[in-house]
Amino acid sequence: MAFADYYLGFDFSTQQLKVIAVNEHLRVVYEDNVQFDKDLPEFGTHGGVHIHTDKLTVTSPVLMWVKALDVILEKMKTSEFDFSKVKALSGTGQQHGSVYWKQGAKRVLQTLSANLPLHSQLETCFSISESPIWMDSSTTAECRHLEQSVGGAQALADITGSRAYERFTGNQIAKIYKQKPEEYAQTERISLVSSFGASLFLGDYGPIDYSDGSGMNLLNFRQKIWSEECLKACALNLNEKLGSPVPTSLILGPLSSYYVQRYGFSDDCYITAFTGDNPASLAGMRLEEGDIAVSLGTSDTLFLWIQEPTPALEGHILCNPVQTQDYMALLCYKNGSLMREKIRDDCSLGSWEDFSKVLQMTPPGNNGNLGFYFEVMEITPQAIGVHRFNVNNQRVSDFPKAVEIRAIIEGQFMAKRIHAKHLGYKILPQTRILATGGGSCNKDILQVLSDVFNAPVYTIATANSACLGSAYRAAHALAMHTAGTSFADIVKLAEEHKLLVTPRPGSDEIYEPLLKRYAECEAAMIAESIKHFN
Ligand SMILES: Nc1ncnc2c1ncn2[C@@H]1O[C@H](COP(=O)(O)OP(=O)(O)O)[C@@H](O)[C@H]1O
Ligand SMILES: O=C(CO)[C@@H](O)[C@H](O)COP(=O)(O)O
Repeated sequence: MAFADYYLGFDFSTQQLKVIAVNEHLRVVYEDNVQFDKDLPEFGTHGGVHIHTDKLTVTSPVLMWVKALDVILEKMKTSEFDFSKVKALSGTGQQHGSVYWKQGAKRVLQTLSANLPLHSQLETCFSISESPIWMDSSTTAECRHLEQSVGGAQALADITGSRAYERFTGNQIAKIYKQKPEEYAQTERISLVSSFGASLFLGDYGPIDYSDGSGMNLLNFRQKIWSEECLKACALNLNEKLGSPVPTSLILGPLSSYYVQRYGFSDDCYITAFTGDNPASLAGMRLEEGDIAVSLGTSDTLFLWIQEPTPALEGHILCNPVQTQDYMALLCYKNGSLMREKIRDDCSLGSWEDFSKVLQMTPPGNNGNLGFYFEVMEITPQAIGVHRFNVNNQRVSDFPKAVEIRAIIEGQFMAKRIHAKHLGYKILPQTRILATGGGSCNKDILQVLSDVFNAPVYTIATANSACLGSAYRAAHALAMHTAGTSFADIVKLAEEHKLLVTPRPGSDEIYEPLLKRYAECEAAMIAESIKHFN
């Protein structure tokens, strides 16, 4: 059967650019990706990023993202994807990263020649060629300055939904303003990775949406306008360089004629505002209040749909991407998939299958052994290094390999459960955990997640929920615009969530006391880290 309409979602994530197309029944009809390290080796990235010699500064080449779009569209063309059926598209990007468009770039975007790839035309359009990204932790001084300027960390959280975080865009811009004043002066527009993606498709500057905008330490998250005092504390003339933020479900306009002429898109294809990958995942997983989403991507994140925001010194409040008056609470862990990969490789396990076998063979609770694994400075808690504790809470320098594998997975999930509780989240009998991201393909990892939370784990049709959510959001914006249809109504068409694992009997008895011990060891470890750094 031939389908009439397609909706596209793109995801400019940390390690790759992904695309998903759904038909009018919201079934996935096309899925592909371009891996930055493997497919674009000329940019010399590892895991899609450049870690600088200070080990704190982390950037990605902006032109790599542009070239990845050229490559993925060419791949779709080669697979005879029918671009003419696409009614609307949207997209998403890793959160917090920033792109600096040079004076004159808008004109180039507006006059793209369909005979040439994007990257050759946009080569000279960026005043900063290496975009700071979410893994960066080099802006501690800027964070303290911003908090002091508005009356402290909690005051900043009350305005923007988060205390100052190194990766948040306002602090990154402040660093560039201080350290690269000429480049800052030459910048006519600053985009997030998400609104940069929208700009490429629009052939003009795409606005920042409320949801991703609330990950900048700059947006008044309740009023949904830039906070004048935050802008002023970060850089001069920031208001005009950012443009006005817009609702996440806004239709920005038709697709640039570049794509119509070069790829055969219809000139009636519309673009919905792009947003951050975690908000887009919330849409893709069709999260409902009471659910808890756990994303196991490059970063690990945990997020909830909330109505009553209580900004605190731990975690973030973001504007909800599908319901403008609601919010989402988010926790982010830097030591996610790459840390698991490192332990897998350090334990000489060649594959995820071997890693899984170890999880299957080792007992839940790991005989009381606990571990904290932070290759890079963690966000929650702010700590670094590997810290192992035996059953008597004594520090040990190493674990046997099998114990190590279970310790990292149990530790990562115990941390999430403890921190979710700090956010006010309670596990109820009806709690569903919705898992996504690359690591959610691994059922044995999800079994540990289910056991630690004592709740069932569900997944959706693809691990690329941010991409899928973008395709849904594109379909929704069009339906809302023409018929006032709600997002909940649109996604009724989507496939049911799939129950993947349930907690093993007795999990609660094992993990209740262990969670208490984990929290105590975490507190001890933080106290030691503070002593060490002072
Ligand atoms: N079977 C698996 N078990 C555990 N982790 C996996 C598995 N397959 C992929 N991954 C992890 O998924 C990560 C990529 O996740 P993904 O969500 O695609 O990342 P991002 O969107 O941040 O680019 C990889 O770094 C890899 O470690
Ligand atoms: O910093 C955060 C959220 O605050 C990260 O979650 C980024 O949004 C990166 O996402 P992935 O590429 O890991 O999905």
